[in-house]
Amino acid sequence: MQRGVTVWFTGLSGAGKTTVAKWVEAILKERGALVERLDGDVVRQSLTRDLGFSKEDRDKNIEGVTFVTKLLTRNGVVCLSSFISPYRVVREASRREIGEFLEVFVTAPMKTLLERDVKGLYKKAMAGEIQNFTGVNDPYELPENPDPVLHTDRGSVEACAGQVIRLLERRGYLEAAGDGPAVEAGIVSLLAAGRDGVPEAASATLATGDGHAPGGDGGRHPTLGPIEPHGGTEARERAIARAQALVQVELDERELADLEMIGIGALSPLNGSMRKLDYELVVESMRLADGLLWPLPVTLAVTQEQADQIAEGQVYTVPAHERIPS
Ligand SMILES: Nc1ncnc2c1ncn2[C@@H]1O[C@H](COP(=O)(O)OS(=O)(=O)O)[C@@H](OP(=O)(O)O)[C@H]1O
Ligand SMILES: Nc1ncnc2c1ncn2[C@@H]1O[C@H](COP(=O)(O)OP(=O)(O)O)[C@@H](O)[C@H]1O
Repeated sequence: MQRGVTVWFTGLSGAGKTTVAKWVEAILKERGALVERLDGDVVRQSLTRDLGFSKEDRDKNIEGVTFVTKLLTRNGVVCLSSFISPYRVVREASRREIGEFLEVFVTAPMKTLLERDVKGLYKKAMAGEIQNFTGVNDPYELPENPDPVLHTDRGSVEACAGQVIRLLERRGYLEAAGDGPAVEAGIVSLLAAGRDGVPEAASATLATGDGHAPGGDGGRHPTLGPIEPHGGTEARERAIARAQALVQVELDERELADLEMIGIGALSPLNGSMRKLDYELVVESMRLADGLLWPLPVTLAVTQEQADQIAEGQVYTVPAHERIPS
């Protein structure tokens, strides 16, 4: 069964909670995940229709929603909940109650919100026609450690939704699309290298790198021979056959080393070279899109001609003559 989780979108009215959640919902459905979306506007017309916007009523609203999302979450649903939920302590209580919980802070500057004013509520609140309007005459307490922050004035809806999808993948709630291209490429290239004559010692080192091989020389002795490949011989044959149909990309020494590191998990949670969003965030703020501290970009530099042949996320292989450094 799929692991359930609540993705809690919090932020001011018009920040983009509903818009991003809808995109995430569409992507998740396309990937076959069980998903449910709950939205303040909708829930307030049914489950909590008797509630207003005093602190007490908002707290009751979130309490009711938490009860429902907890049930969905524990039954394997990815629950996308979009509520202003302005009080930190109440959001923390929801996190504790639900357990599998990601807090996504959706934000844009007040200037942008006033320009958007999707429902005309800011205009009314500024004119004093609505009382207790969050961000104008009612408080919003900023999240202290949100999982990601979505700046909807800077990134497109697609990019913001992408940040959430990547987070779900990294936290293990969603299988990565395309089976993790570079990991596969890494395995394929290791296999290709082994088959086409990497010196035996190097080959044995790679093959015994899981620590299973005995011996006072740390399992490096060439006469031990390689162990069964991970996944069995058939998987190896299938991978080799598949590699023949893939686009080949010539890597330099540095990139080949990166590939090996990705393949063995040393650069986890990266499962491929960085995509544009992660690259830009690392250069700008030394963080991946999900907020993880990450000092250096890991990229695959290709010529324009090669780039034209490869789509983002596509699996590639390296030519058989490229060697894994021993
Ligand atoms: N006074 C006041 N303050 C804030 N919001 C107001 C208010 N009055 C009506 N609305 C509309 O109600 C939507 C927010 O409902 P929520 O259930 O998300 O609010 S809360 O979490 O209980 O604070 C919110 O929807 P979104 O714009 O989607 O956030 C508003 O459209
Ligand atoms: N990157 C973005 N992400 C989300 N919404 C955006 C973005 N850029 C512009 N918008 C616009 O901002 C508005 C957000 O409204 P909505 O999703 O209803 O906000 P909320 O649910 O937080 O009240 C929409 O009109 C949407 O088209």
